[in-house]
Amino acid sequence: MGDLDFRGRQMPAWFPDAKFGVFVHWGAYSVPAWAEPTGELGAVDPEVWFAHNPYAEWYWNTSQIEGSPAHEHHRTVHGGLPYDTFLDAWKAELFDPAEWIDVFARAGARYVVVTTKHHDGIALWDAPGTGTRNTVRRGPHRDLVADLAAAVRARGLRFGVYYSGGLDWHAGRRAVIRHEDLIDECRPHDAAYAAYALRQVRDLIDRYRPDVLWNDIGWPDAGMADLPDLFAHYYATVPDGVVNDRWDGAHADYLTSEYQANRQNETAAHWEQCRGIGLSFGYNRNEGPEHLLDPAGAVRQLVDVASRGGNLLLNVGPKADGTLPGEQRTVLEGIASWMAGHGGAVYATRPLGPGAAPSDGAPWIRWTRDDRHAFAFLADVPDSARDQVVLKTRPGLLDPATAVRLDDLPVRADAVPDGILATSVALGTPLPTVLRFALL
Ligand SMILES: CC(C)[C@@H]1NC[C@@H](O)[C@H](O)[C@@H]1O
Repeated sequence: MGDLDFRGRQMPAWFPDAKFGVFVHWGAYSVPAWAEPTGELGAVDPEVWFAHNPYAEWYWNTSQIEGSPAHEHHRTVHGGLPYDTFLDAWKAELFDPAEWIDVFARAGARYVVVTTKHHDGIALWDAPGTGTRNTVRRGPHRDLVADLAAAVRARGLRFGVYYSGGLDWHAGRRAVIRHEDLIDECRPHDAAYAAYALRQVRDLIDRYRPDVLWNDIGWPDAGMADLPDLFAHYYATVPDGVVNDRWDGAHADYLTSEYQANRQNETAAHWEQCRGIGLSFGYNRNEGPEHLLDPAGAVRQLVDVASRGGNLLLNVGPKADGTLPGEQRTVLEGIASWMAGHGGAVYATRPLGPGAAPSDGAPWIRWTRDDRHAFAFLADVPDSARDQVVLKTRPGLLDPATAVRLDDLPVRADAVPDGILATSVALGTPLPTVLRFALL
C-alpha cells in the first residue's frame, strides 16, 4: 500500500466492535426547529422531498422554496428574516455537555459524532475563514466542538466530527429543489471553496484529533486532488481513526446508509446505518411520538444492524437551549436499561454466518456471535407462541443444553429437527429477549 493508497488499510478493531454510536445535529436550524414530518428518506417521493423536507436541519433550503409550507412558516412566523438571525438567537444557555454524554454513555454508545459545520455553513468552532459566522463569535459564544470533544473523551468514548464538505449554502446559495441539483447546480465546486473547506477539515483534525472523519454530500471538484494528502495527514495524526464514504469516491474505511437510502451499502465489510430517533436529524418541534422510534424499536434497529455486521449511528437533535428533547431522552433511557443487561450480546460480536440461522418471517429473531457463544434475540413473539419458540439453526451449530437467558429467567432448550425448541416465560416482548448458547 503506497503512502497515499489507503485501499488496503486495516480497519481499526474499535469501530466494528463499537456497534453503537450517537450522532448529534445541533445548529442555528435548532432555533426554528421546524419541518414537516413527511416520512423517512428513501420512502418519500423524491419529487416532493425537498419542498416538504422532514429534515429540520434543511430549514434554510426548504424555506427558500416558494410555495412550500416552510416558506410560508418562515414568512409568517419569522418575518422572512435572514437565516443568520437564528445564529444570534441560538443561546445554548442550558447546554451541559457532560450531562448529554452521560445519557449517551448509559445508552451504550461507544462513539459520538457531532456536526461541526452543516449545510448552512455555520461552524460550531472558530473555523478558519468563517469570520463571525460561527458559535464562538456569535450566538452561544462557545467552541461547542471543543466542549463536546472534552465531555465525550472524559467518559471514555470516541469522538467524531461531521463536516458538510459538499454543500455550503453560504458558498452556493441556490436552493436545492430536486435531487439532481445536489450533483452540480447547488454545490460549490470552485477552487476557492475547495481551499476553504480543506483548511477547515485540516483544522478540525489538528485541533480535535477526531476518531471519525464524517464528511457529507461529497467534496468540491476543484479539491479532489487534495484528498489523498488530507487522508494521509489524518491517519498520521489519528492512526486508528476512520473515514466514512461520502467523499465522492475518493476513499472510505466504511460505507454508510441513511434511513432507507443506500441500503445496498449494508453488504460491505464495514458499514454504518444513520438515522434520527424521529424523521429528522435536527430537532423538529412538529414531531410527535408517532414519528419517533420507541425504545423497543430503537433496540431492535440496533440489534438488526449489529446482527448483519454493521454499526448504528442514532441521531439526537438537541434544542437550541442545549437541552435534549424529552421524548428523545426517553428513547435513550429505554435503550440504556436494555443495554445494561444485554450489551454483551451486541458489542464486539459478528454475524452468526451465512445460512446459519434464517431470521426472516415471524417471530422476530436476530443472531450474533462471539468466539464461544451464539446469541439469539427474540421479539414480538405472537401470544400463541409467547412461551415456546423454534429457533431454526443449522444442525450441530450450537449446544441446546447450554441455553441461558441473559435476564436470568429460566429457559429450556431442546434439539428438534429444524433447530432448537426454546421454552420459557414471556419470550418475545417488544424488547428483545436474549438467549445464549455455546457454539459447538
Ligand atoms: C446522515 C446525516 C448525516 C444526513 N446526511 C445528509 C444531510 O443532508 C442531512 O441533513 C443529514 O446531515
